[in-house]
Amino acid sequence: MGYVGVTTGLVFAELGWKVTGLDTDALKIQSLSEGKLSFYEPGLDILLSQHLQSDNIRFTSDPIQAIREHSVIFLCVGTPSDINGSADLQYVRNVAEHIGTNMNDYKLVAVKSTVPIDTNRKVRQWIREAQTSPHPFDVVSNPEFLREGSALYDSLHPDRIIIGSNSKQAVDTLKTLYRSINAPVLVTKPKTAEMIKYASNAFLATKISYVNELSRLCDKIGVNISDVTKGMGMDHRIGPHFLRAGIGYGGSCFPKDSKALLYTAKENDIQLSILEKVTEVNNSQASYFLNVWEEKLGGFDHRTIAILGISFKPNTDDLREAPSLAIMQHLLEKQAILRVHDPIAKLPSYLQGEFVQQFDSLEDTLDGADAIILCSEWTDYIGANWSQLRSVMGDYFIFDGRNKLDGKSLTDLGFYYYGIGNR
Ligand SMILES: NC(=O)C1=CN([C@@H]2O[C@H](COP(=O)(O)OP(=O)(O)OC[C@H]3O[C@@H](n4cnc5c(N)ncnc54)[C@H](O)[C@@H]3O)[C@@H](O)[C@H]2O)C=CC1
Ligand SMILES: O=C(O)[C@H]1O[C@H](OP(=O)(O)OP(=O)(O)OC[C@H]2O[C@@H](n3ccc(=O)[nH]c3=O)[C@H](O)[C@@H]2O)[C@H](O)[C@@H](O)[C@@H]1O
Repeated sequence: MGYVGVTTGLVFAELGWKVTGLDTDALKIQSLSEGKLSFYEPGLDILLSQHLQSDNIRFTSDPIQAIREHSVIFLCVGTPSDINGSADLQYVRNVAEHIGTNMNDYKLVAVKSTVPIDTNRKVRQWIREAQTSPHPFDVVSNPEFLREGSALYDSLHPDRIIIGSNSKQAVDTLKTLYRSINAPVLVTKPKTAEMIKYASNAFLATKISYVNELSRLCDKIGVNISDVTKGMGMDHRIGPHFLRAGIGYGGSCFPKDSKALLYTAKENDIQLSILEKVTEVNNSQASYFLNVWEEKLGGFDHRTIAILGISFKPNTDDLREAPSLAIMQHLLEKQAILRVHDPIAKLPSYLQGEFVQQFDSLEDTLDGADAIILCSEWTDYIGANWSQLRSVMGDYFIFDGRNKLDGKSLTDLGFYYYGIGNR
């Protein structure tokens, strides 16, 4: 019952199926049963309350009940990075073993978690080894492509549904479950489906790092990267999406999945040199522009910096691998004083202290600030009354890490505006 599990459960409830949400975290289960989400995701709270009422969804921390009562099981547990970069499969294995132990009839196990190539076979093996009696089952790879912040929309309107399976019965069952969703279904071998997921995330990360690296050149030569990507994106072979330069991609997936794919490549003695560079560019993008901005400001030392938007992207409270975290750490090392704002996300406790404070209102955050660094482009910032906000600031620098504010209007208001690759 994380981001993927809750969204998947509620979407199937919305499509009319009877769903049980299972999680080992009893507090999460209690809160979901009371209609409260344990994370912020637009639209899910409404569906949760609707389907608790319609009785299409309920929640439990009892794997025996959940597994026995259902013939189809979606596996949505986390696959975080292990210390060596590989995907840690301990949660996947744990659920597989629970399924094996508690199986009472035929089960279709659909793996939605992002898992390394050939995990499907391992899940089958883990279930088989845990079985106490020989019930038949299928394991299917059914990777998830939703984005946080638009999880519900993405799940109801996916570009494609990938089903990796060698079993016609299993494929037909999944097609039936998804029948009300208008999207092409691509049936592949399990390993191919697993690879499609990694290859897709890695490709999106590649697009971002490509423009981010170009943005450094644009910054030097006085060309606006946003104008460049606009022109590039008009070519339908390139497309306009995922070409927005910024302080780098964050989140629970691009960094983790790139590492996992690089690990798989290494295990197979193949070098994915492009993906290595994608990661490298991403890891240095924020610090590259922090250096540029530091020069413009004349140093961060003892300056008051307002950090706007700490989540890894707007419309989520997820801080996993958020670029803002490394930026705040860097600024603190430079002896800056930080005033932080986010509409939803809360500053992690390890960053709280004498020189960092989070405020509820934008006005309080900007009170006395010398500069603003925009890390995540919440609409609250784009639509803010900047003329009024300017009056509470000490100095007037805006460093737009997402190229989303209107630089021209801000300059007209008397701000010194700098974006990414956009002087
Ligand atoms: N977050 C996202 O936007 C997307 C994530 N994915 C993939 O989906 C998977 C899940 O990601 P998130 O939802 O973000 O993870 P998450 O960390 O939010 O949730 C994972 C949940 O699994 C629960 N769990 C752990 N062991 C369990 C067990 N034995 N039985 C039942 N529940 C157990 C945890 O308590 C937690 O609530 C990952 O592999 C991720 O790469 C794929 C597409 C989008
Ligand atoms: O596997 C996953 O977990 C998911 O990872 C991403 O989704 P998500 O990480 O939720 O969010 P994105 O919208 O992809 O943004 C990721 C990061 O890239 C950044 N980004 C995105 C687009 C862009 O043009 N430029 C850019 O810097 C965002 O600010 C954010 O930090 C993918 O978009 C989903 O398809 C996938 O299912």
